Amino acid sequence: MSRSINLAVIPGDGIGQEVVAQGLKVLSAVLPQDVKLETKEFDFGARRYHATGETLTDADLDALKKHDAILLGAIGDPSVPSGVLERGFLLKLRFAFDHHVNLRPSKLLPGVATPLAGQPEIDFVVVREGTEGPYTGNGGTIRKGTPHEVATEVSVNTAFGVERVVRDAFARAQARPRKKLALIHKNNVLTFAGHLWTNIFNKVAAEFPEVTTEYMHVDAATIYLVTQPERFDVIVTDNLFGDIITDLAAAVSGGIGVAASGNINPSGEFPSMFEPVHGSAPDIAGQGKADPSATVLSVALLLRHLGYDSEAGRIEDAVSADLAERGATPRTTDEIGDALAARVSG
Ligand SMILES: NC(=O)c1ccc[n+]([C@@H]2O[C@H](COP(=O)([O-])OP(=O)(O)OC[C@H]3O[C@@H](n4cnc5c(N)ncnc54)[C@H](O)[C@@H]3O)[C@@H](O)[C@H]2O)c1
Ligand SMILES: CC(C)[C@H](C(=O)O)[C@@H](O)C(=O)O
Ligand SMILES: [Mg+2]
Repeated sequence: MSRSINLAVIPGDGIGQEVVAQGLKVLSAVLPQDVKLETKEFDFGARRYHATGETLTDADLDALKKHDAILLGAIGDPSVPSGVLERGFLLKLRFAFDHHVNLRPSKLLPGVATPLAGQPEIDFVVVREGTEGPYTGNGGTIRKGTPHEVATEVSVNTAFGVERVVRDAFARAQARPRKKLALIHKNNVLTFAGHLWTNIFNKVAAEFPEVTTEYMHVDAATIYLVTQPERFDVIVTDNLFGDIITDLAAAVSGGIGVAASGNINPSGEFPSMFEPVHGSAPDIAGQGKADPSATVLSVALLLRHLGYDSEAGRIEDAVSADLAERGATPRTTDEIGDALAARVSG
């Protein structure tokens, strides 16, 4: 039976262009010959915005919808006001395609440098809610530009939205050997949203008696992510806390250059989108300094999502071996991509 992957590719801005090229290189190298890979590139990001003033139109969404999955590099550029592409493209797309499970695994691979003492066993996954919280754009400004300006940014938490992501996290915890799940929030201060999350978490916990649960305030969680990262197995949290703790999680488990993510639409109604956790890194763009490993690992998540488990495993093994053998001599983005492609095809 011949198989095919119809992939939408969005290199985006800055290092997004550089790392996506490596992701595609490794994807082509790992796929067996009977899998037909079709890619369509989209020019979203700063280029499109400057040329047309558009970030993401309804016609774009229709075009993206026709694909099995989306691979994104990163968007965001100093030439575009902050928020225009982040809201107008990235969040619009995550919301339109109902990417409510934002999956961000963290694993400290053997031989990989960490700023933490020793080589702690870090292997956890953050299930970040992806469509609600303070990200919905529910707010506004009055008396703008005056000394009495007031700005609000309301966090939206629906029982429906919280329960579906909490259930997803419990199911993931149940399927992992340690079967542990931590809810991270701030229910001592954000009592309305926090109690909604806690009550739903406790209700669903009753259906998963094998899963050991704990609750942690987000400020304390930043301590434990540094001092005891091995205590975590699965974490579920809201959109903003998840954004912040996954950059921290990346920093302690090999760096932002190796942190992968998937924006999942579990029902499959819309294509899921896979992207590195990092951004467009304007400070190093165009210099061949970006580590493409995060994008390559995001390709592995993409393949696993589409049912290509053994190919995903080969990519993960290749990245792991490459990182373990990484010497002191820096390599370019392209060189790392070539080395990974050689490993998965060898
Ligand atoms: N998913 C996305 O598209 C996404 C994610 C985060 C930030 N952004 C956007 O990217 C722009 C820059 O944001 P930022 O500077 O806050 O975050 P960033 O993640 O782009 O960069 C933070 C730091 O990490 C380094 N870094 C990032 N990726 C790296 C890689 N692959 N290899 C080596 N070093 C790497 C950068 O050089 C920088 O020092 C902003 O416009 C922001 O909104 C986009
Ligand atoms: C660019 C921004 C909208 C985005 C987020 O906050 O989700 C980014 O930081 C991420 O982590 O993917
Ligand atoms: Mg982020």
